[in-house]
Amino acid sequence: MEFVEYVLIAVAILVVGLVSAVGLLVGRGRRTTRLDDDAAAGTTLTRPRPPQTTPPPAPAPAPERTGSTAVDPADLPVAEPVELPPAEPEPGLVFETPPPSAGRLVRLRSRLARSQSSLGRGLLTVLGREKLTEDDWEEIEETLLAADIGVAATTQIVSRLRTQSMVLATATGEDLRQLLVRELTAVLGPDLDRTLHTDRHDGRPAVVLVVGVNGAGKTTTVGKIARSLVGDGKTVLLGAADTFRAAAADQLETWGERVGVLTVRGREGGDPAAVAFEAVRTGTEGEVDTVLVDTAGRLHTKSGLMDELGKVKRVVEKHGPVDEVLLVLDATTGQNGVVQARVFTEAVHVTGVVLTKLDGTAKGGIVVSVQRELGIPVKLIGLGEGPDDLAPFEPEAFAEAIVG
Ligand SMILES: Nc1nc2c(ncn2[C@@H]2O[C@H](COP(=O)(O)OP(=O)(O)OP(=O)(O)O)[C@@H](O)[C@H]2O)c(=O)[nH]1
Repeated sequence: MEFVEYVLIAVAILVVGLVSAVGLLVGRGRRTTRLDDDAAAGTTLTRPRPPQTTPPPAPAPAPERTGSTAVDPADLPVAEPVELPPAEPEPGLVFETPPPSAGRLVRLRSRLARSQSSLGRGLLTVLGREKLTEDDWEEIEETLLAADIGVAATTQIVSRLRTQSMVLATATGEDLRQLLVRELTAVLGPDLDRTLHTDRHDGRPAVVLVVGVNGAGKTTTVGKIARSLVGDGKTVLLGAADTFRAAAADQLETWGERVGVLTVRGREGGDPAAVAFEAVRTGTEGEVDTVLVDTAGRLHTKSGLMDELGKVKRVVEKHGPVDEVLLVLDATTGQNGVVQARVFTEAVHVTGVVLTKLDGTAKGGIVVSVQRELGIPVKLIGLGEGPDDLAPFEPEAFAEAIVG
């Protein structure tokens, strides 16, 4: 046998050994505790297991549903009090330490490359021309509209740039860049309150409900928010109120397990409101800072499903007001996002938007449309599939990133 073959065999044995060791560890860490005997609620609390080395699986989008049954909140099962597992992981369990949320947009700015090249560079090229003709102004307008900035904001930017055309004529490349950053920042709502209400108050956890259409990135976003809160030193509990698909709850659980966060889940097909209620109750007893509730994807056009969502919120509110209702919108769906936002906010009063998949689109301007047309601030943006690819939205840093 050649020396190379010996090396290959040795590496193979090492890999098999490592895989078995990780498997044993994962198996040991997993615990699921029944919270109550009521089969109707069927809620379980999953204790974290050690982190996995691969990102959580993203199951295929859920099939479309058609309706739901209304249940009187007063009929909700009341579970027995539970004892939460100790906050400290079992010996041998090591959880990931995610980075804090601050400064993420700047770190992830290269993910906006598609918007940067079509919007930022496109505009700078035209503005840099010696004398701007009507055709040039039209090109600027088209570039802004193509980026989904919307008609009103486009008109505002173009007219403000036109009033500065004297300045443009003599401006250096850097002057133009700064001017564009300033004008884009102005339409990005720099004064909007983007605080994410995740702090404990009045002796109870902050409750965050996450909603949106199928496949927008809700579960992934809940997982990413949990990580970033843990990175900021907060304690978190997850509620898997997507009882429609067990895979969605599994996916959420995996996110939690990686950072030592517990998940309350229900049986498949169970009442999502009961799970959400139970999650908040468990989080309150466990004195966590934040309870994040993931909900099933639903088409905004299905009134039965929108009613179901309204019920989830009403039932959770039996514990006290919901602090944040985050609507997750897929930036690549363009103006349809505005329509979705309108319907969702009518059903559950959305307090903030999470715009996902901005890394995969040249239409970064959708941030502007959503905020302008609905008055709802974009609070977070998704910039990739990685576990920490979620950033607090900051208008100026965003404009800087797009202009490049
Ligand atoms: N590129 C990119 N992909 C993302 C981002 N956020 C989520 N995704 C991907 O979008 C896909 C759907 O994400 P999910 O979190 O499963 O979506 P969901 O809204 O929970 O889906 P349903 O439960 O079916 O309604 C997954 O492949 C995610 O990795 C993002 O910011 N950028």
